[in-house]
Amino acid sequence: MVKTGDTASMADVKEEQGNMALSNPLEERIFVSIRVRPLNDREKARHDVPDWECISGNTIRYKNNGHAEPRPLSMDTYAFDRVFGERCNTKQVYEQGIKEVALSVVRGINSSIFAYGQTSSGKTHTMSGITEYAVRDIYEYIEKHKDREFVVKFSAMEIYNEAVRDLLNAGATSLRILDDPEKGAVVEKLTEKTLTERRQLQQLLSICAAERTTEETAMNETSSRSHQILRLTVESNPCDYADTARSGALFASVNFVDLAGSERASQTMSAGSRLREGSHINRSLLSLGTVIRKLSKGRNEHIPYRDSKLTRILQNSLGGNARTAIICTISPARSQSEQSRNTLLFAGCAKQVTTNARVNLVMSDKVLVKQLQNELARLENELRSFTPNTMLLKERELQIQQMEKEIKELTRQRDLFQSRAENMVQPAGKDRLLRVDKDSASESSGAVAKNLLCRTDSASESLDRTTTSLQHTENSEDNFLLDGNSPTFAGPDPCHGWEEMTSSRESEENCKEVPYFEIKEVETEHKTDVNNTPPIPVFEETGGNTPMIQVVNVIAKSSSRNELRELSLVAVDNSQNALEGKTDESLQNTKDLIVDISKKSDGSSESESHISNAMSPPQIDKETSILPQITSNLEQNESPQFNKLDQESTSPPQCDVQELKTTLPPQLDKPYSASLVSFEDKLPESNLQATKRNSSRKYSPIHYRDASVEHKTTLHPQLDKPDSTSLVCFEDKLPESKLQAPKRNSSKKYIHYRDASVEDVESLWDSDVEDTASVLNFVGKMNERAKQKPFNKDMDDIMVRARTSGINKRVSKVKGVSFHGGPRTLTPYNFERQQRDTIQLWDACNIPLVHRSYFFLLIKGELADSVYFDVELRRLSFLKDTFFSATNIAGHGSDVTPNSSLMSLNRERKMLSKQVHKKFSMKEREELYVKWGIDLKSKHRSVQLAWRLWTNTKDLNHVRESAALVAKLVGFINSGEAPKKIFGFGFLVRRK
Ligand SMILES: Nc1ncnc2c1ncn2[C@@H]1O[C@H](COP(=O)(O)OP(=O)(O)OP(=O)(O)O)[C@@H](O)[C@H]1O
Repeated sequence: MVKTGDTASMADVKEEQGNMALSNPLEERIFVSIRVRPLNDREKARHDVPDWECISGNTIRYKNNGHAEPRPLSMDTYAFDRVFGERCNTKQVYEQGIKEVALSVVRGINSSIFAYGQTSSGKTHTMSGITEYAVRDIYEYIEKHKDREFVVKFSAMEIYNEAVRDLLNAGATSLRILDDPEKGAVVEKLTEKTLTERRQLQQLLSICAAERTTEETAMNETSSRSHQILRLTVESNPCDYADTARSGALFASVNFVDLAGSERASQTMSAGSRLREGSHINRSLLSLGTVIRKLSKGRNEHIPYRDSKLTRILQNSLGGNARTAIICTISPARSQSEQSRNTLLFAGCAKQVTTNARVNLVMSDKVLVKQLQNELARLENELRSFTPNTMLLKERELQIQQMEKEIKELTRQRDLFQSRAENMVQPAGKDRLLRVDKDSASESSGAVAKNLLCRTDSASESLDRTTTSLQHTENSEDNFLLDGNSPTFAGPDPCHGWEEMTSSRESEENCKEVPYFEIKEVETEHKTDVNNTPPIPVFEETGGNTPMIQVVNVIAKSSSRNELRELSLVAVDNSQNALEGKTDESLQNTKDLIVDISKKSDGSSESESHISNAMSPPQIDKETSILPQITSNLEQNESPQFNKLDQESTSPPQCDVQELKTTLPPQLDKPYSASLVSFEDKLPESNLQATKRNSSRKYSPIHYRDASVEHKTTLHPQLDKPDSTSLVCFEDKLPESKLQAPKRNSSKKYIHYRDASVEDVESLWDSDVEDTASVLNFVGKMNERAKQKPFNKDMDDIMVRARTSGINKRVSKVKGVSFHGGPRTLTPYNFERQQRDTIQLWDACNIPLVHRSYFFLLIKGELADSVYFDVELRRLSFLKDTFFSATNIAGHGSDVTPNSSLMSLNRERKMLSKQVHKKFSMKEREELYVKWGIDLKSKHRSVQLAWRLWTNTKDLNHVRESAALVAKLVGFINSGEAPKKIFGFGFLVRRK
């Protein structure tokens, strides 16, 4: 048998039906009770008197009758767990303390009930009853717990003269005691009777009583000469265990020990001279006393269990794994007082002994087999019940397979539809560039700008580098785009063509991209058109005969308020055919404007009514248009004359309106080609330097230097020359009402051209938005002619302020972009706001991050850099208005839509995320992730990083950091060099 020692708490043991916890050992002291028998007949015959009285349920006192000297009370009073007087019967003794200890056996806890006392004190009398009651209760317990299986076995032995006898086998010789590691001392070959019913036990008890070694006393009484141990072993299955895995057999024994008369031990203990004899007579009693005495002291000294058979066999019951109760029986007779006192002393020592009872869970072979059988049955049941689950699993697998097929089919259909949709959007045979063909442009003059897409070589080169660096093997984060955490796009990869385009010169050519125009500073000697068509600014086409877009800057200056203002407009140009329908109207408006202006130049003596007339410009007589004449005159009027007149600027001459009218050439009714005018009056030197510092820059504003409108009067003598560059003369006095100049003196009838404030020109601009470009073209030409004039440094600053404020307001008005009102001067605040506006538009138009970063890094943060943002703002406003307005989203014939540009943008982010792995080491990446607030545990760290770039477009610091990081990722900057080129439109154009 395999025995495992488990522990039990006191509460669990005391619980009648409760589970048997297996936690802590039950540490308790031996239960000691005193039973005083009545005087027997012999004592009565001797007229013995009782000297002991029970003064309470647990206190006994020696009455001291007959003693000459009173003894101290402490010597005569003894307290125990229970004290039973003469009138108490055995049942009471059993019920009050002994029963609980005895019944522990049914819960798997060993127990022992001792009877200790002198001869004839009532040990056998008491133990017989105790055993009977205990057996009765044990069987009653078994009867009550029919759900459990109990096996009760009985064995009996006696120790007489240190020999162990089997009381159930009278013929057996002395039994040996063996040491078992689990059970302790085991009596070898001890007869063990299995009891099937209580009645059997009665018979066995009778046999034991008969077999026990006794002697007849003088009173013809039987005196026990041996120590009798009756052992009842109870084995049960703990079905009430919560933990069935630990189920086994509870195995415990209860010993009913009826000791021999203690007077023999007492004699040996009390009388040294008789020690040797006493020990010879009863060694076990002496050892028992010694063990109890030593145990009562609680010292960790050696306990001589092996000194006697009794202590060896009952080792567990004496301070070990058992609950123990001792009933000390005494005779009240005065003649026995000394023996009784010794008994009480022994009881007092026993009361100090502590035992540690545990629940004994034993896994017998039978129980083990039974348990294995139960486990096997359980597994078989599970196996049987698993069959339907397997079927269900197969069903699920089939469902999953079917769903996967459906997903594949749906994905294929989706891709197919996506492809078809793209084909529908992008007409077959056409290139995939963002452009509108000429026919469509001619149909809608307002959409002329749509035909244009500028792409610079610098952009191409940069994209080449970008694409090359971005084309890496797929990493583990590629699937991020499909995991729902980021924008996803179905269908063909919208950037596929882009990748090809940017990585291949050949494909670049096939793209037929919209060329850009390199705008050189206007040189008048190039402007004469053979067909007398109004000249256009000199454009250097780099991509063929394709549309272009440019910016018109108009600057008005109010000399009186020392204020300059520039207005700007994105103007477009295409082939002459494309603009035919539009140009007529534009030109007409241009003529009207010019005439209107010319009329206002009729001297400051004009009356208020004259102003009213100016509000309704007369119809232009093409035949008498003065514009070509003006420009023609200007063509021949070189800068020396400007310089000359500049010295006379204190008294500006008046413009001869009539002369202008009569010299208006008829060629103005011809298709007007270019609408691009860049009007810059006295750009600051720093600004010009900023513009020129990148010699490779393809796109630059047209500069005119020193073109001052105050010199216009000097042009008059030359206005009669034909075929000159178109020139608009701002007359000396613009009408007050027309210009709607705020806060102006209402008494002033006319506004000298030098007094034209920003608001003035803006108002004028508002009246003819589109066609004013034509007018401004002339103005630009005029100023180009005068650009040789040296700058006045003070005027530079004025111009910068004027340009910036004017641009913002103009863009806001024309393109619907919200720009906050503010100071009209270019301040760091305004410049920052200008940057933010640009960034905001970049975001709104899904401009590629590469472009933004390149552009932003180009800027050094100087106020003079404002010019770049001027251009970019106009361009972005145009883009936003053209491609991102509600009316255009539905489709305008171009394959560049908000959605497609967003796809390109996200594709670019994906590429950037790949670059993170290439450009940075693991340590650098981790530092980068921490800096950008990305969880290092995230699976898609680099993708998240790429998606955070340029997200907070309102925070310039974030933008700068984003730009710097993008630059590193795509290799903008080598060895810390700043980018030297700037992009074009910033659209990634895809070709299929
Ligand atoms: N509490 C009691 N009430 C009545 N009679 C008792 C009581 N205790 C003992 N007797 C009687 O006293 C006598 C002696 O008792 P018992 O044999 O039990 O003593 P003992 O301690 O076992 O002696 P020994 O050690 O010699 O066997 C018996 O006849 C018994 O009936």
